[in-house]
Amino acid sequence: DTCARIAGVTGGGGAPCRKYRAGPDMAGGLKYLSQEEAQAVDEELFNEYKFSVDQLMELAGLSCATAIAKAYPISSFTSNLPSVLVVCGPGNNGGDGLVCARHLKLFGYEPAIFYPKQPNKTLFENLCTQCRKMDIPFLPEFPQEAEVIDGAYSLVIDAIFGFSFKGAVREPFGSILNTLKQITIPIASVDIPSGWDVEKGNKEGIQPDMLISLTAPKQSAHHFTGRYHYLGGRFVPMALQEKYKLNLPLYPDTDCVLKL
Ligand SMILES: NC(=O)C1=CN([C@@H]2O[C@H](COP(=O)(O)OP(=O)(O)OC[C@H]3O[C@@H](n4cnc5c(N)ncnc54)[C@H](OP(=O)(O)O)[C@@H]3O)[C@@H](O)[C@H]2O)[C@H](O)CC1
Ligand SMILES: [K+]
Repeated sequence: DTCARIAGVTGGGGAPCRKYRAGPDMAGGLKYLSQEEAQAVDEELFNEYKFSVDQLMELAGLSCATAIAKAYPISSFTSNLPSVLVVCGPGNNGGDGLVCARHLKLFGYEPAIFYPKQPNKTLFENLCTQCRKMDIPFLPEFPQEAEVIDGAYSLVIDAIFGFSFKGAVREPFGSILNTLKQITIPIASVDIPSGWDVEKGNKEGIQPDMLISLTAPKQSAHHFTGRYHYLGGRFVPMALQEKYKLNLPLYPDTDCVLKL
C-alpha cells in the first residue's frame, strides 16, 4: 500500500499510518470539507500564501488530466479516437476543465469543449486561446440527445460547478445536466459532481464514474459511488494542511494524484 511504502511502515509494525487515523468528518483518516471550509482554504491559499489563481488552476487541471489518464488510459478506448467532451461552467471549476482539456490533448486524447457562459476575464480568455491554438474545438451548442453524446465521445468531463455551487441549478446548466443524466458513457467530475449540494450530494443528480477531489474531498464525496475516486491538487503547504486538520494521505513519490 502507498502509505506503507512511502512512510516505510511494514506489516503490523512501525509508526501509525497517517492515511488511517480516524476523526470527525473523516473517512480513512482524511478530512472531508464543508463548503465553508473549502472556501476558507481556497481564500487562504490566495490571500495569505499569495498563490495566483492561474498557478493553482494549472496544477488542479493537470491533476485532473493525470487522474483521467490513469483511470481511462488511451489503450482502453474501444473507438478509434479517444474523444472526450469537456463541459465547462462559469467559475474556476470551468477553468480547471479548460486546463484539463489542454493537458489531455498533450496526452494524446481528442478533447472537445462546451463552454456556454464564458466569463469576461483575461484568465479565462487566455485559457480559451491556448485551447483553440491547440486545435481543441469549442462546440457551438450542446447535443440535446444523450445518444448523440454516447455516439461521438467515450468520456465526459464535468467541470461545470465546484465548491461554490448553491441552490437550484439555473439554465442553461439544468438542461445540460438532465442530458448528462441520460448518457451511458462514463462521467468524470472535477472536484464535485455538478448539481450536487457540496455537503449533502444529490441522489437525483448525475452519478459520475470518477471523482477527482481537489485539495481535499468535500463532504458530498461520502455519497460518491463510482469506480474511481482520486485526490489531486498537491499544492497545499503543510502549515495550511495542519491548520485545517486535512490529514492528507501521502502522495506517492512525485505524483500529483493519488487514488483513494
Ligand atoms: N483550492 C483549490 O482546491 C482550488 C480549486 N479550484 C477550483 O475552483 C472551484 C471553485 O471555483 P469557484 O469559482 O469558487 O466556483 P464554482 O466553479 O464552483 O462556481 C461558481 C460559478 O457557478 C455559478 N453558480 C453557482 N450556483 C449556481 C446555480 N445554482 N446555478 C447556476 N450557476 C450557479 C456562479 O454563478 P453566480 O451567478 O452565483 O456568480 C459562478 O459563476 C473548485 O471547486 C475547484 O474546481 C481552483 O481552480 C484552484 C484552487
Ligand atoms: K464539477
